[in-house]
Amino acid sequence: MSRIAVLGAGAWGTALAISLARRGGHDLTLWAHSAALSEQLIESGENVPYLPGFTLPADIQITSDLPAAIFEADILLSVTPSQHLRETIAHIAPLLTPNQIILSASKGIEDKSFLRMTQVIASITNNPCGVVSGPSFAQETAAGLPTAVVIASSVPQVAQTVQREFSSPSLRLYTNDDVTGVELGGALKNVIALSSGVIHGLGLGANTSAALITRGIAEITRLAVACGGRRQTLAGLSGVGDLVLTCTGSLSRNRQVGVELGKGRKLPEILAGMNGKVAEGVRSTAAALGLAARYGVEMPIAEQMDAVLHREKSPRDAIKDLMARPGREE
Ligand SMILES: NC(=O)C1=CN([C@@H]2O[C@H](COP(=O)(O)OP(=O)(O)OC[C@H]3O[C@@H](n4cnc5c(N)ncnc54)[C@H](O)[C@@H]3O)[C@@H](O)[C@H]2O)C=CC1
Ligand SMILES: O=C(CO)COP(=O)(O)O
Repeated sequence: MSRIAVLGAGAWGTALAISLARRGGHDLTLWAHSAALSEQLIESGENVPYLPGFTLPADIQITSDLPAAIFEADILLSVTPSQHLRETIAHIAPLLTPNQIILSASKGIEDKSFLRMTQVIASITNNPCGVVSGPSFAQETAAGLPTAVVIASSVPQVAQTVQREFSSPSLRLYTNDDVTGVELGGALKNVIALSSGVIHGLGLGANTSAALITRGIAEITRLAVACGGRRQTLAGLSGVGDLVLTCTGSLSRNRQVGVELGKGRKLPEILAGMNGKVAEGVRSTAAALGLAARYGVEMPIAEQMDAVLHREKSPRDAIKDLMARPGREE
């Protein structure tokens, strides 16, 4: 039996813990960042603030004690919002033993450094690491609906171990050694999901939506390839797959934020209404543009999205400017 510590009791950490508990065969701990949340989860047997409607299996141990959560764990599955990953890993770094595998299931890019999550982990520890990413709404995974994701690691044994330990009748994992491509696919699709929501909020049509998704995949693939990822990876689950899901699925928080922006609401007001739930694209858009500048990659959709998010550009003007760009070859 392997011991798995899920670090982060938001919607996705909770859904992954439920999925792993349903699979069976593991000793599972779910770490919540605050004692109040941990107590609430234990008392109610449900994650009411972040994943209501799903009973937490009794065999998931819940704690807010981070050192206790990772003690003798074979796999640490980090699912914190991206901007909190560094502090979480730094906290446990002195306690890690060399063979403990650290996985990231977060989808974001660190502010300022523009590092991917596995790069943040590698800047703190030498432990083997990997990334889990792909089209996976927490609610659907928690409900046991068939879901397929990618486990990418530069260490083949890590990817194979995770594939074996996480796979179940409702969760299928594909291995990949393109960590950069998989990780950027997951982080960058959020920028396009925001834009897709804007289009919906503006009441534009299916033509616009299809154009946005297609040009979106072109744009995020350009950046991922410039950063060292493989084009083929972006055509997979953590690219086209996640883009299709979050650009069209109403469960996407990033898309929901975009819809509200498209309707004319202001970002601070929208974020205030999310009660601590994260829409990673709001911060990753600037980081994506930072990376794009570093590698000399053009990202017109991300640029317009950034202007709408942070410079009060009207969504209608953003669309107008995208349509008025000089003609290009596809
Ligand atoms: N919700 C989903 O369907 C999916 C989410 N993800 C990714 O998983 C990551 C986490 O997202 P969700 O689970 O949806 O979060 P969420 O939006 O449901 O909840 C936010 C979480 O952040 C925690 N938090 C707040 N401050 C913190 C701190 N200082 N340190 C650690 N944790 C803190 C809160 O306790 C809460 O658990 C994100 O990167 C997201 O992109 C990936 C796939 C699916
Ligand atoms: O990444 C996700 C599904 O794969 C969840 O998307 P949101 O963070 O936009 O809800």
